[in-house]
Amino acid sequence: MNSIIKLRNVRTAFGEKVVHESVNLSVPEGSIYGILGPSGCGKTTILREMVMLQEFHGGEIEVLGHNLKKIRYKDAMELRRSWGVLFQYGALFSSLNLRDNIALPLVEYSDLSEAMIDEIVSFKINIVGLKAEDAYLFPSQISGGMKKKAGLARALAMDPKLLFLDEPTSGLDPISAREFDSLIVKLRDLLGLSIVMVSHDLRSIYDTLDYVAIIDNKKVVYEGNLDNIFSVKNDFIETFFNGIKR
Ligand SMILES: Nc1ncnc2c1ncn2[C@@H]1O[C@H](COP(=O)(O)OP(=O)(O)OP(=O)(O)O)[C@@H](O)[C@H]1O
Repeated sequence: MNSIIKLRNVRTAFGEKVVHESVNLSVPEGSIYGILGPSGCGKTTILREMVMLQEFHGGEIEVLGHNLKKIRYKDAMELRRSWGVLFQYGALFSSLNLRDNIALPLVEYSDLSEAMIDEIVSFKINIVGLKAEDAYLFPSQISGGMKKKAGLARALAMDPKLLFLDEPTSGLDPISAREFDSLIVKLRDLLGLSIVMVSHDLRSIYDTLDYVAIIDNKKVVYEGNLDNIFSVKNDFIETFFNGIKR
């Protein structure tokens, strides 16, 4: 299986504090891949390292065939456009309506005509399950679930191959959370995406993920599918999954 992301012996430290000693993982193309682990183990940090928002201090990270330590500036700019990101606090701009929020990456990174941008935005609004008329609403006028969908539409604006989601269902009520999970799986199938996701939501983990990496004690203690997680003895796994198999 082709790996779209590979981490080898990644080390991360903030001053004296070592967060990752040696993280190894590899994300198969076309999969929905979860990064799990106790609070503070460095899940968001790993995600930020993958999208070049956070420096790492040892080892190698390869994304879509590019080694992030050696990448040239021009290739890095290009690479940044080939993924979409929906981070936990990646809020929409409150002064822009949904149409303009979703259009933002296209306005910034492409020289497409206004009419073409309108067409792309309408398509993205539609695939995330928002209504055409929602385009003219402002973030303060919509629900949490709609905000997540709009954030997702913006992350998909540039037709990425790869999508990064940090706690996508946090703050959503259970119905909206399950709706968002189905949307993620549907979009992966429809658009052939690879998705890397940090999550604490057990239902979401079971309903969406193909593979997981569990980070604990500064390294990956388990990588594989969810059916075999109890093959390793680990306190986080015992407590978090509460002995319950899928
Ligand atoms: N910029 C930074 N400067 C200093 N320390 C940081 C920085 N970013 C993260 N950390 C520390 O690194 C550790 C890992 O943080 P991170 O947010 O990646 O964890 P997490 O596993 O995503 O946590 P949670 O599940 O609670 O969201 C934490 O102890 C955090 O305080």
